[in-house]
Amino acid sequence: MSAGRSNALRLMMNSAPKSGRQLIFPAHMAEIDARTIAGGTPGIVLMERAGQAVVTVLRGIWPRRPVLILAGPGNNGGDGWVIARLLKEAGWPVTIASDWPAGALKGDAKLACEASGITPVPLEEADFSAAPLIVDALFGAGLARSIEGKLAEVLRRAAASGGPVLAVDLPSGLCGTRGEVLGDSLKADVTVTFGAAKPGHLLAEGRCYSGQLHVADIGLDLCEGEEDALWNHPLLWWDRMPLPPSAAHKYARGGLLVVGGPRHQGGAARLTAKAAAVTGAGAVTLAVSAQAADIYAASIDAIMLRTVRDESELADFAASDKIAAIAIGPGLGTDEKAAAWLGAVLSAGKPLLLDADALTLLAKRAERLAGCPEGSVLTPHEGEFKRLFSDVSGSPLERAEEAARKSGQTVLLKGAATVISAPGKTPVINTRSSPYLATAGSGDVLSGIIAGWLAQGVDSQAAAGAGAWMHGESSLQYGPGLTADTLWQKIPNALHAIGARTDD
Ligand SMILES: NC(=O)C1=CN([C@@H]2O[C@H](COP(=O)(O)OP(=O)(O)OC[C@H]3O[C@@H](n4cnc5c(N)ncnc54)[C@H](OP(=O)(O)O)[C@@H]3O)[C@@H](O)[C@H]2O)[C@H](O)CC1
Ligand SMILES: [K+]
Repeated sequence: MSAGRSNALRLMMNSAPKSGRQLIFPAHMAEIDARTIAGGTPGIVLMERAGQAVVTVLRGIWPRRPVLILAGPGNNGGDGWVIARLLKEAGWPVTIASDWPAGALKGDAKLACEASGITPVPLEEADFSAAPLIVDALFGAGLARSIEGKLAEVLRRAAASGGPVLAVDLPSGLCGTRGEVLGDSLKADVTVTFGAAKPGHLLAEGRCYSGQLHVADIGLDLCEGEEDALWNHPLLWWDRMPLPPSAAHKYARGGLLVVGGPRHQGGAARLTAKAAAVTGAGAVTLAVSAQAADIYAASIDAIMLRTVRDESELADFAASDKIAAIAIGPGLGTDEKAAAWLGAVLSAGKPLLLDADALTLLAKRAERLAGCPEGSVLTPHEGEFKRLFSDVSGSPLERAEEAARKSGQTVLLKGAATVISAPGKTPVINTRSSPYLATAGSGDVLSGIIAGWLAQGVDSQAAAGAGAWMHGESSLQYGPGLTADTLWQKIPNALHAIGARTDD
């Protein structure tokens, strides 16, 4: 690709709005809703647009069939009444089950209910026997407590019916802030939400309960930059990735030092080194002790090997001009020698990728965390996180933010949804991944991708965001049969997928 074309592609991607990746907490969305209404758009107009958006998605997926709408006492129920009216007008067979008829409703929901001309059946009498298409409009952003008793029972009957489920805004019972199920919920095949997705759609059980997520634009007054979190995508960091200049020598493309460990753990650091090289770090060197060198040398191909006698030799090499960033942790070990080697690279002042055993060692000596060079990335899984930040609690989003604040570094908390938080920056949630990534060594590859970007001078937040996305994209491209040994082979596909190409 020519420089001109790649720059044009880059400009095009940069100018694309990041707003599609905004994540807004439900309570914040209620403020945006109120602001939009105060700005001159009546609430009933928003509700009408919300109902219309759901019907458009619904009719795009399912042909005409019996629909059973479960409608709640608030505006989520109001959306349900609009949907019922629109489907009825289109000639669909619609039943609405609700314990809140017009007399029990207020405001826009009452107007929507009255306009439908439909009389509801009580929830207890909802007939699921024909496995109708279920529209879940019981509770959305206003969920205030656990779903219990009769309400939980109706959700259980709905789930048992086998009918497909479309959730309006959020599956009822799913917390839009934290993604946890409060009491009970109903797994949706499709969720249509309004204005922006909510963190709860992605976190914890949210991804599984929300199914295929559609974000409908209903004209809410949502500003760029007011998001509570961002949904990971190349649009968030693509403009911070370097394109290699045509005449660059290998060290100009990023010298990375990967620190190895004992003989029996050699695979992990090799996977990290290989993934970093494929990601584009021009010169990747594995530093190991003489006792382990033959094991590492056996299969590192394009990776350079350097034997170091002790921590002081390692510190000298780490501080040399050839090294732009350092990855340490995979296969490092947790003994005294590993601790000394960690100390040596901490003193080099280069951005660090800290994973696995390095995190375990840091947890034992918390004061060392404060000594991490600025621009480093920590990639704990839940267990490592608990050891390292034992006093930090809350949702994954809250915990990653607090850990980033305490450590002053970018923290990537691995989980069902991975959260990336950099101090003072909006946190990013990554859901690009495949279940096949749950395999030994997969985290070492992630470390390599992130370290590969750090070595190329990419800032820690972008490196972590790109790492999580590319790791997931590689796994999706790989599909079944994935092993960490060969996952690196799909990293070029992930690079192509984000549009990163050379100038040539
Ligand atoms: N800006 C937008 O995104 C728009 C959203 N719309 C829709 O409106 C809902 C939010 O509506 P809201 O009325 O604020 O809240 P809900 O309808 O979700 O629920 C509130 C009522 O539910 C009761 N509640 C809450 N939790 C429970 C529970 N566990 N068990 C029983 N009852 C519960 C609550 O009762 P309280 O006693 O707590 O007051 C309320 O009665 C949003 O999700 C969208 O679907 C607009 O239509 C368009 C703009
Ligand atoms: K709902």
